[in-house]
Amino acid sequence: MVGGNWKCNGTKESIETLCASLSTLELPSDANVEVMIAPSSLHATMTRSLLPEVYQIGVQNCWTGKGGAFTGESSAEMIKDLGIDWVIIGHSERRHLPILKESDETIAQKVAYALEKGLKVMPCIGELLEEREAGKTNEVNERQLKAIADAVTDWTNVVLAYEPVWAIGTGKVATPEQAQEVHAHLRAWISDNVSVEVAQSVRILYGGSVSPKNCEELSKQPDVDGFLVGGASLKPDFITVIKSYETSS
Ligand SMILES: O=C(CO)COP(=O)(O)O
Repeated sequence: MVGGNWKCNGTKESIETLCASLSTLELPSDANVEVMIAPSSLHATMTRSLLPEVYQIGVQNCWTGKGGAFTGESSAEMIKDLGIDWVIIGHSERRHLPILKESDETIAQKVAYALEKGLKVMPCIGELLEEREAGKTNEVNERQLKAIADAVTDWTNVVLAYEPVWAIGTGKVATPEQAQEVHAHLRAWISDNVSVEVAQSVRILYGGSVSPKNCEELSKQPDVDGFLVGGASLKPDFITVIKSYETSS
């Protein structure tokens, strides 16, 4: 699976232009890849109408529960009602931006509620540079993953994204070996703490400075089941990243 996270970017005009380019995507009938685009919530409906069905649409956040007097928020019910299938939850920018500071607990609440309302959920985890340098990569990712795993009863609609924070928007992509090492560790954790079946079936995407230049090597790693792409998903050659998974298993 390949996701494009447009973050807080886009105008009507830039989205029309980008969607026209993305609409040229042709995948073989046996293509083994799902594609999801997550524009801002404001642009989600417009993006849905501009892209062919091969693209699924997501948003980048949702509220922790039922809607109501929560100024500025969007509930899982609203997202579902608009025909949007996916929601990204717990992106590092929401975990770490000082005015947001979403906790593991908040993220777990969002995951549980969005799944209950029938959305497909892409929770994100990943360590900071200082955590990696302190040898805490596995500890941090396990903690974040545990909070999510405790909130999930059925993994069918969950795709996990591993996004090391030091690789996001920095151009410092994880090496294929670094990505593979963490993905394999996460899968082993899921096998030990959830089930062997879930570990085998759950897709774990890598995110952080993925581009048309580095996607090929990363896609060959056995435990890297796809990408969640930021900056490079705002450009027409995002299609190259999608196609790196066209025939990968
Ligand atoms: O945060 C990301 C996707 O969610 C990754 O962003 P970049 O691809 O711009 O590094």
